[in-house]
Amino acid sequence: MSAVSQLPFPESFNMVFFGGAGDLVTRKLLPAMYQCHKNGLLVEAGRILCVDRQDLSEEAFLELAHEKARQFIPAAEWDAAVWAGFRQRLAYLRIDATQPEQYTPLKERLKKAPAAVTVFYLSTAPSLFATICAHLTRQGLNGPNSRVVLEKPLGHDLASANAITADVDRYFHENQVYRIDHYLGKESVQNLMALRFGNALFEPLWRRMWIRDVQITIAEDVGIGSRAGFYDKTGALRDMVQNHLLQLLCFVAMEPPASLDSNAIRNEKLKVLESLVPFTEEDVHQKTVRGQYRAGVCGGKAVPGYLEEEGIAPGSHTETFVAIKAEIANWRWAGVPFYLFTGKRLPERLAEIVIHFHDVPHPIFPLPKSGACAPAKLVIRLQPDEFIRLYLYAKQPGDSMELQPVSLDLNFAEQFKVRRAEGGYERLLLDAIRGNQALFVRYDEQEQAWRWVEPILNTWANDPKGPLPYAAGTWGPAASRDLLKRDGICWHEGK
Ligand SMILES: NC(=O)C1=CN([C@@H]2O[C@H](COP(=O)(O)OP(=O)(O)OC[C@H]3O[C@@H](n4cnc5c(N)ncnc54)[C@H](OP(=O)(O)O)[C@@H]3O)[C@@H](O)[C@H]2O)C=CC1
Ligand SMILES: O=C1O[C@H](COP(=O)(O)O)[C@@H](O)[C@H](O)[C@H]1O
Repeated sequence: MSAVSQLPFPESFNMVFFGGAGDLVTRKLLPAMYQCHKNGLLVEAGRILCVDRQDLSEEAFLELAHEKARQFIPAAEWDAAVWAGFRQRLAYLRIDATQPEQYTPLKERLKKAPAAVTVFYLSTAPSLFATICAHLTRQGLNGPNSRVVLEKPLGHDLASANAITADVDRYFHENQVYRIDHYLGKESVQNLMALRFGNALFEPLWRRMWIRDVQITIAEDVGIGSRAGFYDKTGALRDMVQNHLLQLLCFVAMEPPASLDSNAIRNEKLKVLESLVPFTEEDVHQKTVRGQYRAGVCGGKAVPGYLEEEGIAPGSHTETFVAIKAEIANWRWAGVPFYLFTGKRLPERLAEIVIHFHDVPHPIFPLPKSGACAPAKLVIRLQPDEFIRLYLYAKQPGDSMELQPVSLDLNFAEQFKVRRAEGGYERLLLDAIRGNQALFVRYDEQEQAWRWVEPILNTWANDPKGPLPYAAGTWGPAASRDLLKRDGICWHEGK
């Protein structure tokens, strides 16, 4: 079952990647388009034009794209003959996006190959969004069959996010604007919708009476890679919480939408964001923990601390780890803590949502000593593997009545023997071409998410103490576990 309605695929499309010779396009987006091509999901009349200011001939660009594709497409998925076919769709155009006259060749190129739909994917710094949209408009390229995809970061705070919205809105209608959050393209996120709204079983349990707490974790073992300049100005709260973690929270907490229509889904997510309890300065001190990694061992390798990474400002207070206790003030969720965790240089790459159910009101069986952690839980694993696992108690075989936790497993790779798209971009690129906005973020969701994180940003900015240190390869500062311990709760798996 698909989580969103399938709109028909247009008979032809042009996908124009601005920043087309950059890291994101060559490492993720072109490989994702290759997978769509390989799996027969693109119409024949579908062209991909990469636009960038880098001085590359078409041949040199195609060589770069090929080299990156070999590097980033898993070997089992690589097929030289398929690439040769895919290559026919690709073209390169050198444009400095700030120069209005340089859009004329773009217009001509698009005129030569008219398509039912043209998607302009802005994989550039957001400071270029308004300029690009303005120049596209001047060339008459913002018509009703054009769409614009905006890459993150969509702002640095509420004011800058609103400024981007207002700028883009001058040239493109909201129904042409696709704000990407690649987590929404991940199969497991859509499966969460299927689980909740395709089965009657969970709905009566999905509320404060039965759910004790929710823990949402996005852990990364990698550091900041080559993105020091970006990351040091951004930090984990802006990079991961304002978007990915809050979006996952919305999918867990939202009310059933009336249909799979884009706005029906986004209306419900917005209500969740609006119901998040705002943080006072005192709350920030009590309910958030920020950390920064120090040198340590990650994946068996000694790695430097954040402050030793190339390009990081001396003494930087940028956080690489965040833990937050959030609460939703509505009838379904009042009093249920939602713990959000994310960090870089943690022991493993892991993204999952864990729903803990309450203990039975009156235990009659001798339970194993599980401390404060109720083992009745539903685990929705997003990556690296994908599954939904329900942990319950069962009687241990033998002549006692001792109970042990057991699990009911839904392993998607085993259940569905078809290829599962990795990463999230494939689905979102196809949806942008189809015109399905359900898995893209609407301006008001984004605004509300910024409104909620802003007091945290401001309080941290004014706090001279800075983030707590944690050794790379560990699960972040111990204080993050104390956030839960105070509520008599353990982090899932006792990490
Ligand atoms: N890389 C990633 O994993 C992710 C990136 N993003 C976001 O996506 C966007 C792109 O990121 P990324 O690909 O890493 O960045 P890159 O710097 O690798 O790519 C951007 C490309 O745009 C080009 N460019 C810059 N200015 C202009 C201009 N005026 N006209 C035409 N081309 C221009 C750059 O050229 P030059 O090199 O000459 O500057 C570069 O080739 C950023 O906003 C980033 O935050 C979001 C999620 C993940
Ligand atoms: O948006 C971002 O996401 C990645 C993590 O994405 P994943 O799909 O690999 O889990 C993160 O590394 C990056 O810092 C952030 O900008």
